[in-house]
Amino acid sequence: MCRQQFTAIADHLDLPEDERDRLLYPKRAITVSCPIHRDDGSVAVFQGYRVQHHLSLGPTKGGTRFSTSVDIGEVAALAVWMSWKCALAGLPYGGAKGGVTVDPSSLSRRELEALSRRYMQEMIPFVGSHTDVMAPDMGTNEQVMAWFMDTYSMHQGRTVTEIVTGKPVATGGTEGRREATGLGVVHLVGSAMERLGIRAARATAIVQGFGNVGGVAAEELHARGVRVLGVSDHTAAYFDPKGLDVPDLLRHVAAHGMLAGYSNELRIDREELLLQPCDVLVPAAMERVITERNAARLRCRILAEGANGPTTPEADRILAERGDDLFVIPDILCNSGGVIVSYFEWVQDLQQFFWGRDEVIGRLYGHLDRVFHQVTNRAARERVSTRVAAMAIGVSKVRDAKKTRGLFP
Ligand SMILES: NC(=O)C1=CN([C@@H]2O[C@H](COP(=O)(O)OP(=O)(O)OC[C@H]3O[C@@H](n4cnc5c(N)ncnc54)[C@H](OP(=O)(O)O)[C@@H]3O)[C@@H](O)[C@H]2O)C=CC1
Ligand SMILES: O=C(O)CCC(=O)C(=O)O
Repeated sequence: MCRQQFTAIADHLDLPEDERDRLLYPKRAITVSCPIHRDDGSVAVFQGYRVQHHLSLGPTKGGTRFSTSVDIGEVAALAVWMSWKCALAGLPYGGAKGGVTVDPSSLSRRELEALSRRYMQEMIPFVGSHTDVMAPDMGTNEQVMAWFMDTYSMHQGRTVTEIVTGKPVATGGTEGRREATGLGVVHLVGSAMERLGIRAARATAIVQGFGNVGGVAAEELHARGVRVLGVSDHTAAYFDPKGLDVPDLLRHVAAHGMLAGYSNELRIDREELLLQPCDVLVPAAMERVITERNAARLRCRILAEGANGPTTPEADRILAERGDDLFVIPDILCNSGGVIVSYFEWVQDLQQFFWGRDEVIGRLYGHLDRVFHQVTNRAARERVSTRVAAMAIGVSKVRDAKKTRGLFP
């Protein structure tokens, strides 16, 4: 998917063949084995990865995923997407992504801590606050970031808060990072609704994924008066045409760790949920959920891609044919609130000068507004989709940096 998307953008930008490999191939791809003691005394070994896509604009930046789907290919694609995302947002970073092939829910808290620490320990030779800065992604959270930071700091013999972002505020994190991605998604949905003349009080939404991104997005949509008709996680999907009680669902997940068990009456098939009529559909779980099988049948007006890579290139072609009927907020724009506030956290850590929540969120929304206008203006000017416009901006910025810096003869 990542390569296909890149080729399409390279063709659109008319990039010479000899520049394409330099732009696409990752600078570094690291594979590590992470042995830990299980609670029963046995030893288990998990595979960990980190791909640093390019270092032409500054350190690499990107999340760490703990999931059974993680392999070097998934991590590499996510690292490349991080590069276009950071460049589009105008951040001084290249893209990176990492992960461990593990189901984190199968580990006890002690085992999760051991694995998190071991993964960071193995990565110490390859990361640094001006080399590669990690953050949370699927299956990791603020606590995991605190363990990463602590492990790195123990090795340095001093506290190095700026080595990861997405940490708890108590350990040098910033106000607003935990909710930044979801808030950013909903802020951009607001901009798209304004363009389409949709009023929040009359709007409806469906959210796939109820974790950091999806849970916060659903909560914020509800808070802004949008009726959230459907939500899902890995364990269950619920749909109510009258609107779900999002705060109650969040309480249920806080108590039980999953959506399953909330209601038998409201249950719906997870695939069917995506096809229900609504104004805003937010895929906020994983890759490749909008495919050629369901793209033509989506009944939303706005597709807000909270997840990375939720739409396959085949589905993208089908969506593009629908023209003005469907407004797509592409992933590298839609979920960029997370890395933008990570950048704010890194800057605050480097300066040891911390901002209040209003300042963080105000700057985030201002930043997103500027990028949203750049993308929609370019899409209108070049008569291309918002995805092509967003990627063209991101890829061009990386290309310009590489060209200007030159190549050692
Ligand atoms: N966290 C961040 O700041 C950012 C995240 N992203 C992207 O957003 C997406 C979600 O990440 P994040 O919210 O952090 O991850 P979390 O681990 O916090 O949440 C993931 C959610 O997706 C759900 N899910 C998994 N599989 C399915 C499925 N088959 N159907 C429905 N739901 C499913 C999970 O359910 P369950 O808990 O039951 O497994 C969980 O609710 C990823 O693509 C990530 O790369 C992008 C930018 C920043
Ligand atoms: O906050 C960050 O540094 C990166 C978040 C991330 O992994 C993403 O945007 O996909």
